[in-house]
Formats: sequence, C-alpha cells, structure tokens
Amino acid sequence: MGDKENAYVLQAAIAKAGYEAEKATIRDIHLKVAPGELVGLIGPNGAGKSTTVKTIMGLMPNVTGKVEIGGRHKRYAYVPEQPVYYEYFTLWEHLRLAASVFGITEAQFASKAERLLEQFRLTEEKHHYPMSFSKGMQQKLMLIIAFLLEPDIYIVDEPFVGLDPRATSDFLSLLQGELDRGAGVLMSTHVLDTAERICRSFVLINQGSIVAQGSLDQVRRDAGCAEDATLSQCFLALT
Ligand SMILES: Nc1ncnc2c1ncn2[C@@H]1O[C@H](COP(=O)(O)OP(=O)(O)OP(=O)(O)O)[C@@H](O)[C@H]1O
Repeated sequence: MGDKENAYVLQAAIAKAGYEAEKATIRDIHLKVAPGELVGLIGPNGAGKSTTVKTIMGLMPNVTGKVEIGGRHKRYAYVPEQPVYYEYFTLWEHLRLAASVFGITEAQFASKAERLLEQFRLTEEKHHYPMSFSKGMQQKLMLIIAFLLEPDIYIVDEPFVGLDPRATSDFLSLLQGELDRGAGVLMSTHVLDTAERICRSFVLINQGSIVAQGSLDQVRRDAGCAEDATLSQCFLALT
C-alpha cells in the first residue's frame, strides 16, 4: 500500500443524508481524519452530529456521498453514548465475544483484556452482569471493547458525560496511547473545554452543515472571533 492510501483513516464526502428520501438532515459534510489525529465533532443539540456518525457507519437510509475507512486493517470501533449489552453475558463474556468476532487470538486476548479491566478499574466486576452496572461502568465496558479491537479509527459519541473524573483521565491516557500508535479518532462531544484541550482539529456543525472546520485558529477565523477566543466562545458566535 502506498503512502497516499495510508494518509487518512477516515474520509467522508457526504453531499446529503436524511431520514426521509426527500429531506436532507445533513448537507455537504466533508471531513477527514489522519492517523494519530483526534477530531472533535461539535455542534448544538439537533445540529446533525449523530446523523453524521450514523452516515459514516452506513446506518442512514438516504445518502448521497462516499465514506472510506482507511488504515492498515480498515477496522473501526464505534462507542455509542448509550451502552448496548447482552443481558445474559457477563463482562468477561462480552470481551471474549468481541475478541472472537474480530479474530483476536486467545493469547492476545486474555492479557490485553485483563490489562484493560485493570486500567478501567473493573477487575472485580469481571464475572458480573453489565445489567447490574452503573451507567458509567456500562460505558467503560463499551470503551474496553473498542480498545480491545485496536481499530484504525475510533468513532466515539459523547464519552465524557457518564464517566467520573478519574475514569475520564484513564480513558484519555489510553486514547493518547492509541493516537500514538497511529489510530485516528472522531469524537462528538458537548464538553468543549476538554475538547479544546485534547483535539487537534474540529468540525463544527450547525443546522446540518459545517460552519467551521480545522484547527482552533481556523475555527476562530471562521467564527470571526479574537485570537485568544475559547472554543466555547467560537461555538456561541457560530451557532
Ligand atoms: N431517527 C430519526 N428520525 C427522524 N429525524 C431524526 C432522527 N434522529 C434525529 N433526527 C433529526 O435530525 C436532526 C439532527 O439530529 P442529530 O441527532 O443528528 O443531532 P445531534 O447533533 O446529534 O444532537 P444532540 O447534540 O442533541 O445529540 C434533528 O432535527 C433531529 O430531530
């Protein structure tokens, strides 16, 4: 594979996508995520962030455009805001199932899964059922599954709301390790001070279209804001 093919782990050129055939919910969404890049997907409630994520994952019915997942394995992990789990499987069984679906060998699986459980402080709950977990613990399960797969790109929907400060910090350091490995991350969030601190670039959506895109400096220019404006100030100016 040439360098060009490796240049992006995600490229989306969505002319339009909608829930009904005649009505586009999002328009002209062009975005790219490079290896090692963390892109923040930002916008007010109802702007079209989840619709963009669903389109990228091939879950929208009416789409004109193209989405390409790149990277070495062309593998992606999606971490939904609302945890999804099986009632009759324990935490450990969830991890084992994910590993078998993605062809991770037993030798690779066990040590990595144990390490992730430790990092997310869930070792003691290994054989418990996620149904008995708190929302934050269920969210950790989703994150552990994603990290277990070592995908080329992570698509993460609002990870900060359910996690406590320690879990957030643990999650961010694991994510940094993945970025260093060359994975890309597209993260939708409303927690703008954290996004400003950790994201290298941003895609700001309002009413279904991109209103600013690029580095924080570029977003400030698009928003007509001062050189020292925060992401939050740019958001307010643009929306
Ligand atoms: N299943 C659906 N069927 C029809 N319309 C929908 C559906 N889901 C979302 N919409 C509409 O699409 C538009 C964009 O919604 P979307 O969920 O993408 O927003 P969002 O930016 O993710 O918002 P939030 O920050 O509140 O999560 C909204 O007008 C919403 O009403």
